[in-house]
Amino acid sequence: MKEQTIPVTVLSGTLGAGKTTTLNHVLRESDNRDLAVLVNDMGEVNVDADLVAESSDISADEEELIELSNGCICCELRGDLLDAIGGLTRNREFDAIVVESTGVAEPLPVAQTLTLGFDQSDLDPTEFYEETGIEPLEGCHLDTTVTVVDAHQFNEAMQSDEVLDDDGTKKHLGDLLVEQVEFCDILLLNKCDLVDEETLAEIEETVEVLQPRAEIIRTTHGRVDIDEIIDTDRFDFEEASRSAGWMRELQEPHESAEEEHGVTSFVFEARRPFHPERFAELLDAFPENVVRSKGHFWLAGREEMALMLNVAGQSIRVAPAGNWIAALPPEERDEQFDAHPELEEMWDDQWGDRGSQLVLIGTEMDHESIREHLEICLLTDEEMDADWDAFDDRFPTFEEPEAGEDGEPEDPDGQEEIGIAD
Ligand SMILES: Nc1nc2c(ncn2[C@@H]2O[C@H](COP(=O)(O)OP(=O)(O)OP(=O)(O)O)[C@@H](O)[C@H]2O)c(=O)[nH]1
Repeated sequence: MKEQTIPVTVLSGTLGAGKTTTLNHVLRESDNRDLAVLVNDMGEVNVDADLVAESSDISADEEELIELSNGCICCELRGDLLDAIGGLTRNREFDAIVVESTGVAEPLPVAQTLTLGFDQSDLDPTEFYEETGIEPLEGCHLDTTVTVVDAHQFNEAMQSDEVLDDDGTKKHLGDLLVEQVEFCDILLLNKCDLVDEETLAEIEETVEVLQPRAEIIRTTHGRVDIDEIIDTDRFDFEEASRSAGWMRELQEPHESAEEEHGVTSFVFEARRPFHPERFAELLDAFPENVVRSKGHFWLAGREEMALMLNVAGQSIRVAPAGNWIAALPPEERDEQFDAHPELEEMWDDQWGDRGSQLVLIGTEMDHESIREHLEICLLTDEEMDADWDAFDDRFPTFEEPEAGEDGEPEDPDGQEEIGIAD
């Protein structure tokens, strides 16, 4: 039963946020607990594991410290993660296990690996285990996901277009930070010593918009009460997957009125396309109090592919979001209809499923004014009859998926998002 197995805490956070510092603090404070740690490092030499070994009495010789080097546990080392944790728990009982991810790791796939074993493979889990020889995770359970945020770098990182390389996969620092914030049970707002109270309050406001479910704890040098992050029984995969503010809004759409700190949200929907020039202009000067926006949209002239808008703070990015079902060959379209009966209801005789659905979350937002701004970007009746390909379109172009693909490029580089507001 879940309660009787060993609780696993996963620490995520961008490079230098303070994960190792937090881990060392936990080890120092855990005299009465028998902990095992697993440290993942992208490089060949696991610097973080060395730091942990140096500053605590935990050691690899005692099989308490496992190093996973040369890759990332959110992608190519997923199997190794299961294997390593399985190995840890096979021979010894621990009170808890703490996993320190690399700074480029996305917490969602790590959590998936730990909860479902393995699920993003074409193989079903049974086949996967048979073929790889990896044992399903037994004897422990994912208990708490913690994201360590560097308060000093937060605003800069949110706006950053810096591209990080996760073993071939390109990730924008800003996107990664948002993903780490959006998927966690506990958020440690670290390096509070370097930031004034006003800035801290602002960051907290933003973080609460991105992730209303997590508990935010201010820390300096990772000094947190360890009961807050070890054996808390907080993790719930379903809840964590739905906990991002924008996702909650999409699943339970409501025009939220005033909430805490003036945070409100709404969904904008439209069944005619955006004018590429007007919409690009709006994104260039997007209302500052929209803290988060995410969703797909229809751009006039792009009748094959839906685009994805991803706004987080000052960062605005556009990425491909797959083919419109209406653009698929008839047999595939039929398959989609069989799989998604709800399509029938929203299907337009002329345009099929094409349309836009954007979640907007922000502080002190004037919903009516933002709605109007978005509506002005939609094609007018006259423009609906014009030649859409003649419109000035400076949105990035993305390679169209082969017929029969769903638009999710297999090569992650193909998903590289490009800011249009540069
Ligand atoms: N001023 C200040 N410095 C801190 C704090 N927490 C950590 N640091 C310093 O920030 C630097 C990075 O901390 P780490 O704990 O190594 O960060 P990390 O997240 O493990 O970094 P990577 O493993 O490289 O991803 C170190 O020099 C720490 O001493 C803090 O609260 N305040």
